Amino acid sequence: MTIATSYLPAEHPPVKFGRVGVLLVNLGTPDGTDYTSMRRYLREFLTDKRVIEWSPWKWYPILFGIVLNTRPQKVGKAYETIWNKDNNESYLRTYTRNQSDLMAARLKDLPNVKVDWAMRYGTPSIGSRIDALKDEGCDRIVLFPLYPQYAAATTATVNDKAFQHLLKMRWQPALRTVPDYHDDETYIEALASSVTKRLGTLDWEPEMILASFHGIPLSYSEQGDPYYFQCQKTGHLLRKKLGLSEEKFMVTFQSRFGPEEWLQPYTDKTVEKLAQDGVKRIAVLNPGFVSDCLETLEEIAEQAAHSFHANGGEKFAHIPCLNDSDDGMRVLEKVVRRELLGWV
Ligand SMILES: C=CC1=C(C)c2cc3[nH]c(cc4nc(cc5[nH]c(cc1n2)c(C)c5CCC(=O)O)C(CCC(=O)O)=C4C)c(C)c3C=C
Ligand SMILES: [Fe+2]
Ligand SMILES: [Fe+2]
Repeated sequence: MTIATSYLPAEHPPVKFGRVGVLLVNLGTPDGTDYTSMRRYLREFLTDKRVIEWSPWKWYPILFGIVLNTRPQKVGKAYETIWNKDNNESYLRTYTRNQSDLMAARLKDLPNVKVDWAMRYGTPSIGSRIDALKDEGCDRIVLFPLYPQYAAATTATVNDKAFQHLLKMRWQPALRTVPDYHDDETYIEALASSVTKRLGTLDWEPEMILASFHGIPLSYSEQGDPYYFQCQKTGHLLRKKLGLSEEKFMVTFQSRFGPEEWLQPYTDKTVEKLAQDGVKRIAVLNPGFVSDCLETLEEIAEQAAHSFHANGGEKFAHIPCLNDSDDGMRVLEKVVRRELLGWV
């Protein structure tokens, strides 16, 4: 909306205002699987103090001396196995862009709302998309970190980054940050239906379903991060919705990084142990991930499946994330419409 108001001098450039932006933000992803792209991405990620809370004096020699010299090759290879070759990008990027397009279509009844997407690490950056929304006349922005459970390492760092950008702006947009939705009924229903749908495609029934969440160091939780309890509550509500007993459903934590103790039980150890204990059929879902990504497609659908089979397990099913499915979009739309209240 471009409005040249009568009280501006005639030579003043037109001022755009009166729109509301919705900015969907996910974690990020490298631009390619090569060493340079991987290193750039990991460097930005692993120098974030919300992610690695160690003092830079202790962490940087390890990061720059060891991690950034070895991990880019190793993780680059893992990304290659799950790269979306059609678009030459990671699936996290494909799904996030699709979610933004589908959200825009779902909000068609609100012509003043503009939907966009960004990544916390890599591109498109949060700052560049806030600027783009502002240029389109959005003087109010709903900032939606795409994490159903709150963690400082994910939600807070998205908010920090957006506010850091606002620090540099003379005419800031109003910013509303979207809270977690770990116990939202539509979210739990969508998860349950994703389980039912996937299991319906199998000719076997799992003896155990694992709800595997990304972990965080135990010390973050002990310092007051609500993440662990929110994951437990999501798991509990999902188990109830599926009508499963405690013997058939577990909450576990994956993607450990570094030497510290992380939230337990660990997904990899649990998968191994279940197989060793004679469990033959399991299914794993990742309720904390809005979109499939390296951590779900490679770490679970490839690595965990391999480890289950190697330890005597017979059937392993990965249940996809909600991604850009109708059920998944219904959840995101519900949250966005709630946060738009009073602004549209
Ligand atoms: C101490 C390190 C890390 C913390 C804490 C952490 C928390 C955390 N991460 C996600 C979601 C994702 N993480 C992803 C990849 C990833 N995570 C870490 C480290 C920590 N994450 C690293 C180093 C990486 C990169 C891959 C690797 O080197 O192993 C991804 C996938 C991105 C993709 O492009 O596919 C997601 C998503 C959550 C939800 C979370 C805390 C709750
Ligand atoms: Fe992570
Ligand atoms: Fe991982």
